[in-house]
Amino acid sequence: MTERSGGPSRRPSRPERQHPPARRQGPRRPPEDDPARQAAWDTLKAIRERDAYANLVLPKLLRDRRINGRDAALATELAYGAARAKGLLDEIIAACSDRPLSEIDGPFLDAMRLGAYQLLRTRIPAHAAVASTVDLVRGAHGSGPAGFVNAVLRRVGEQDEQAWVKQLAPEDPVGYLAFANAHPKWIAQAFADALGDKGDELAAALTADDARPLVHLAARPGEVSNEELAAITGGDVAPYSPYGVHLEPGSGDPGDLEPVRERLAAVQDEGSQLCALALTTAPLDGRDERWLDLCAGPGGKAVLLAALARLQGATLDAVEKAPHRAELVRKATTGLEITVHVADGRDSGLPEGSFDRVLVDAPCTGLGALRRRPEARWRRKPDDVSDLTKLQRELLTAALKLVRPGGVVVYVTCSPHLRETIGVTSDIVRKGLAEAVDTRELFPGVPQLGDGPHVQLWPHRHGTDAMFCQVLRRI
Ligand SMILES: C[S@@+](CC[C@H](N)C(=O)[O-])C[C@H]1O[C@@H](n2cnc3c(N)ncnc32)[C@H](O)[C@@H]1O
Repeated sequence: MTERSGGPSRRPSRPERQHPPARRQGPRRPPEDDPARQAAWDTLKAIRERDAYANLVLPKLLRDRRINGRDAALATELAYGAARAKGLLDEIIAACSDRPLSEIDGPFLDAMRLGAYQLLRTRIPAHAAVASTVDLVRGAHGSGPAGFVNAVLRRVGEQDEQAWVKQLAPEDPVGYLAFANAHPKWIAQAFADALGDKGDELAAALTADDARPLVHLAARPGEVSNEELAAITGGDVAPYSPYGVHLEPGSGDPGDLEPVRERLAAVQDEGSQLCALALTTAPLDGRDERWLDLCAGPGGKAVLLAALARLQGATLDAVEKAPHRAELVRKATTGLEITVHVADGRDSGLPEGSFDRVLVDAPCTGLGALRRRPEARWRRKPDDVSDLTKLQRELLTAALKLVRPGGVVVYVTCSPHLRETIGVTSDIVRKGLAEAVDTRELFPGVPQLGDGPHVQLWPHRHGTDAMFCQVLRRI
């Protein structure tokens, strides 16, 4: 996002240089003055300083400070929105500041992001967006830094987002769409490669990926139907998964919903549900008794699989390398039959050829679930892909040894990056270790699945995360 089609002459004139003082000045205002913005500001700080996850930090902060209702909704909108749009906001702030971003103290930069987000991406009146943000800074750090933040935000507010995009975005199509939809260019390029498009469809994919998603729930099979779950939660029956329910995102934690607390349902993207179901519905000749989830933590798919295994008279084993994540699998599957092994899936010690169905829900970049993790797109780096594809190949190879001849292995990633998806599965097929099954047939009623044999889901086509799924049969 550093490429620009124009030079410094396209920048607006800069605000007066204002030096924040080394020490705090002026009266400190307690956060109760503006609890929503204070919570959003503190969340941005936690993301920047300790690599925190917004969707873990903010709900706790709201709970601890007893922020609810409209304040909680505003805090969520501002914290998640500013985290998601960080790269775009930073480019605009850089164009409005007399100092490089690297020389702006973190808290002031966070405040500018918060203010710029309100100015450019909300209906909050400009004067309120600026004044409320400046007040936060003045309360915590004194009037010098407040003046600096004020000057930059006034400059940001001189034009709307579209005008900034027009002024600052690179001219190449992928770079432009990445900038306009607040994505790093390498991620937009990965989407373009997977879609085979860098025009309207890429624009739709990035726009959908930049929007706040619906909450998806999965009803636990055998316990409650998705119609009943929708009636209890006030949600809608999901279009594709027979266990899915969609809910409007509220300000609260969906983990607090009664059916979730009572383990009748779990929060799970509908695409994830469909991929787990594909493991259970893939056609199989002969024995169908032993199922394995080879990368099981934190247990989302394991819950669905264990509940279906119980209904279909099969057993489920789960392997997870990280002990704390294996513990999460145990907790998530409370009340269901499952054997959890803490082991490396590449060398699990489980008997070769002993399973009939194996799921490899591989560790991946997560580029397909960015809309659910506000800060993730700016944290992931292109170099992550190479390390992960090596591990993905090794796990898939191990899975094909653990499954019996004729048995099925389902390879899943929550990333559409071609190196993590087709790059891994086609290599295995080429080596003659397995044959590809037409996976589209296992996603009944789901439109726009392309030429197969794999399935690639997309937020803009299916309303799901961009999950990849390929069913393989061991030769
Ligand atoms: C994409 S997540 C799986 C999500 C899970 N199936 C669910 O639906 O909740 C991948 C998991 O693989 C685990 N993992 C990473 N390397 C592994 C390995 N070598 N063997 C087994 N598990 C591994 C990670 O700790 C992580 O929990």
